[in-house]
Amino acid sequence: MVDWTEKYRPTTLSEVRGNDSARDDLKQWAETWDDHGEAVIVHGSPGVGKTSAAHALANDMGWDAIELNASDTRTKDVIERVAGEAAKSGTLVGGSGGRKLVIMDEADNIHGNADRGGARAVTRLVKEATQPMVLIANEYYDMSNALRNACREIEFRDVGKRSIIPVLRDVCRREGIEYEDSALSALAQKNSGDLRSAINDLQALAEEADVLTEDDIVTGDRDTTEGIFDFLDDVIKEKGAQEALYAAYDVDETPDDLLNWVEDNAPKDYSGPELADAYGFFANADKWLGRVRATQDYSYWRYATDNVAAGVAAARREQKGGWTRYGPPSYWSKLGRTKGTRNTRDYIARKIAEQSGCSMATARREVMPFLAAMTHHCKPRELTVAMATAYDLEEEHVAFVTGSGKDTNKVEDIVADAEAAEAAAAVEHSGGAFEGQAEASDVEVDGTDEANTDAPAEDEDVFVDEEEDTKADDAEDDDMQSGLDEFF
Ligand SMILES: Nc1ncnc2c1ncn2[C@@H]1O[C@H](COP(=O)(O)OP(=O)(O)OP(=O)(O)O)[C@@H](O)[C@H]1O
Repeated sequence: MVDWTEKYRPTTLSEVRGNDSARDDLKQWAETWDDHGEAVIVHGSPGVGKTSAAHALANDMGWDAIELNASDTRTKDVIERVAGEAAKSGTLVGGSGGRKLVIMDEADNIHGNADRGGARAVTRLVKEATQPMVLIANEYYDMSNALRNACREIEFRDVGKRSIIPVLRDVCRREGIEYEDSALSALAQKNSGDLRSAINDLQALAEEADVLTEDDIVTGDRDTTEGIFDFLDDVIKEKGAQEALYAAYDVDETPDDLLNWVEDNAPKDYSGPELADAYGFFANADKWLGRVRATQDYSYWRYATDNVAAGVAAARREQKGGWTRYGPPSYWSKLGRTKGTRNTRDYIARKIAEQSGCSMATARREVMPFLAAMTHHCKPRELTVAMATAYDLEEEHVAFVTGSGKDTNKVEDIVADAEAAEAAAAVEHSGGAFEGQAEASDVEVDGTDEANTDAPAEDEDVFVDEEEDTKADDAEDDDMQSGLDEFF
């Protein structure tokens, strides 16, 4: 399922709605950049089109865009090295040789980091940059005085109901959805100001209803509290996207906990492509939760919930019946509490990162969950052996990923086979003929390849492993996702 907010992200400034004068200011800033050479801070609430406008601007100007995430730049060294290179010489993106628009997301969150030199480094960078820079922020006044003074300022206001409705109408037309005008109006009203959220709601609704009516749009809080197990049934088995989303509002859990619960239990009923889709939504939810942690802006919570509830329900491809033993996310709550567990997790992530050329964060967040799902309880065996071979894993690591007991013969045998396969590969590599080598060495671990290909496109992945590792442990503890519920 494609995320409509991505599918309908404006590609040119004229498609950015509701902030005409801000949009014009931005355009004017870019067109006169050669004369003034100043960076600009674009600020406003979440989901009003700041990031989209920056990318649309680059597109309109024929500039390459380089996106950096300020809250991931933990040290001033990283900011200087990565952003500095990009802004000063544009070496991060090859090719056209034209201007590069450096877009720095979450620029209001720099000084909140452990390394307070970060804000100063950005300020210096902003002053020295020889490429245009857009700094995106929610809270203008959370930014240091020096940084604010060094930049121009453009405010994006909340998108008014009158601007939201035409966007929703346009999406409906392009998706072939019938609607009552009053339904779109209610949807716009309910998501006051936040277009991302309005589009998310529309998508959740459209998953279920053939015709959108005003009655479909529930406004206000309901006072029932739904139990978590009923909620799991709703999301995983029974309800469509919209109802699952509303059910999420009635559960008395934080989005972090909801994610853990659903993520831990979905693999019991989902498999194949639907599980892969569900993991995509978990990864998105995790990204939003990461932003909440980094910025303390809790308005991002709703986007996490959209993914966990509506996304996962929409990922379901076939009817689910019967009763499933859902369990609490014990794995998650315990993971990261002990240093040993964290070390094991990070060891595996490092191996994956080394092999695939992705960052450790990507390995943890995007590759490991796939590996875990694909080798749950060491099945299929060949794939598990192939994984152990590819990443050179020991017993405790295989046990960790597959959710199997460490001491089982199964894991021991798998590692033995992996070692044999490695030895065989070494012999072959050195020119010797080795008959009968383990078949497993031929099996490819697809998830890794995919993550590898995608990795460079991720803004966070611009940064190299060491820096990723310096992130606060607390933030990391929630990072890893998999279905390893029986490890503990
Ligand atoms: N003004 C707008 N015009 C058209 N679409 C918009 C607008 N604002 C938001 N959207 C839709 O919402 C999505 C998210 O917008 P975007 O990421 O630009 O918001 P943002 O203001 O940068 O939010 P955040 O601060 O959370 O990053 C877009 O992909 C687009 O689908």
